[in-house]
Amino acid sequence: MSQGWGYAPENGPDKWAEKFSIADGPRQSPIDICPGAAQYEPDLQPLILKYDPGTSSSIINSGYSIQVDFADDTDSSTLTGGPISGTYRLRQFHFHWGASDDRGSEHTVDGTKFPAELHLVHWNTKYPRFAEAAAQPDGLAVVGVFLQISDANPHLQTVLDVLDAVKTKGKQTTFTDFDPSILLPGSLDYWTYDGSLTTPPLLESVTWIVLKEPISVSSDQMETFRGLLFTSEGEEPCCMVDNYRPQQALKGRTVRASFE
Ligand SMILES: Clc1ccc(Cc2nnn[n-]2)cc1
Ligand SMILES: [Zn+2]
Repeated sequence: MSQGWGYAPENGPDKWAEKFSIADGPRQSPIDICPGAAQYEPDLQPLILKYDPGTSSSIINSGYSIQVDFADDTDSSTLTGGPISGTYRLRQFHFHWGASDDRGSEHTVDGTKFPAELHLVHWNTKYPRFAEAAAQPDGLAVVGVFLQISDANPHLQTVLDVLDAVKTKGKQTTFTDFDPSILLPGSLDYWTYDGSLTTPPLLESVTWIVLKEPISVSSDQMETFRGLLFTSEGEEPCCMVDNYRPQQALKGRTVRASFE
């Protein structure tokens, strides 16, 4: 992997272990979630997600995904409850998706792939900043939401409507007054397990919270995601698709369920 990591054959997930040896670690993500093997735990608390639209700041093409960043200098947008203790602040959300509707999610359910997956990234405020938290085993909590093909999602459309302005790597634009709660499904039932970031540096610092209920997305809306580019302006264009890591070994981990 001479150049930086990515999702192409020469620098994609099968090559990441060359520079990031933790890629073969004991708590890597994503995984295949098998509901039949998940441990229902009645003591698991409901998720409490309190998001202030005033904290959304910008949307950027990171060269790996489309990412909406939030001001995280106060406890305005937080995750509490669920499997975590303490308060985690919302840092950003982003998506992973496929070149076609038959793939794209990072987690799978009994082997079923969804066309896309939303990740809401939060960090534990027992640490001073995101960077420090990301290096701790209890530092991050990512809420994962599956997208499934159905009617067009008007809430998602708000994000899709600005993608023309961030088509190429490094482009960003203001994205304020957005409440990510509108991207959540009606039920907050979840599976949870100890895992990692799914891109380099693949840090094993994530408490994963994957919602059971998907949200809707239309095939046309999926095409809008696929109009983004991995590449910068002026470079040979490469469509931003298949920006997902394949499932990783469970290595003895237990997946817990907040529902029966
Ligand atoms: Cl800050 C950051 C770094 C990597 C990723 C990629 C990722 N890890 N887990 N889900 N997505 C997300 C946020
Ligand atoms: Zn992600």
